[in-house]
Amino acid sequence: MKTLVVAATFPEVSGLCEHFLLKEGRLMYTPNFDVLITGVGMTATAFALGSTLNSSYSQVLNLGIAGTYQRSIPLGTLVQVTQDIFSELGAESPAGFLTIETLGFGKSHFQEINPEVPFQTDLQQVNGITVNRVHGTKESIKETKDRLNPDTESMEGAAVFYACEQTGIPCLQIRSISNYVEERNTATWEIGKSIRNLNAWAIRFLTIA
Ligand SMILES: O=C(O)c1cccc(C(=O)CC[C@H]2O[C@@H](n3cnc4c(=O)[nH]cnc43)[C@H](O)[C@@H]2O)c1
Repeated sequence: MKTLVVAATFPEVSGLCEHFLLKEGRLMYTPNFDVLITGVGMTATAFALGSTLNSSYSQVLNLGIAGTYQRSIPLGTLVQVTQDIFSELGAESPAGFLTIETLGFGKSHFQEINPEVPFQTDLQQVNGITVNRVHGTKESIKETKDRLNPDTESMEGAAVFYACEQTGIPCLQIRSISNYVEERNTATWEIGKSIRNLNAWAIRFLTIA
């Protein structure tokens, strides 16, 4: 069975697509894996996976760049996000943030599911959050650190884990750290390096898998 590679944008997986001679599209096919470009964010990801994910896939590999809250992680480092949270899902109250669990309407915490990794990975395992709004002010970053103490932040990860939990399909999320979560300054982001490192890892994974 095939692996479904899921990325928000084509540039994030352009290196692997070039390596495997895939012409840019929304869904690209090979004999061993397909590549799905969802668009940025949870809604686009949920729609794309809802339309594409089925039991013909043996696992989902979510690839992308991400921000980190941990200054000890150098930009360009690859991490394995093993837990991911819809961090904004809930309600504000004068007493603080109320999670969707507290409200009794569902869950916000999701995990990777039994991924098949075809080689020994020494990637650091981290806890991620998934956001609609990239954090970019001291106040919101402090509130998020105090509440959840996450390692990383993306705009899709928890939505991928959600779809895989719903379908019972194993999944793995590998992110390459492009930036620190800090007051917004995209001049300090290392997008090129993070994407190169991500694609080199993915080519090895998909060649051996
Ligand atoms: O500007 C570019 O060249 C460029 C090339 C490829 C991708 C991008 C993106 O901005 C992709 C958006 C993607 O990045 C994730 N991301 C990265 N850092 C963060 C963050 O600090 N907080 C939340 N999300 C982040 C996210 O998953 C987006 O899908 C630009």
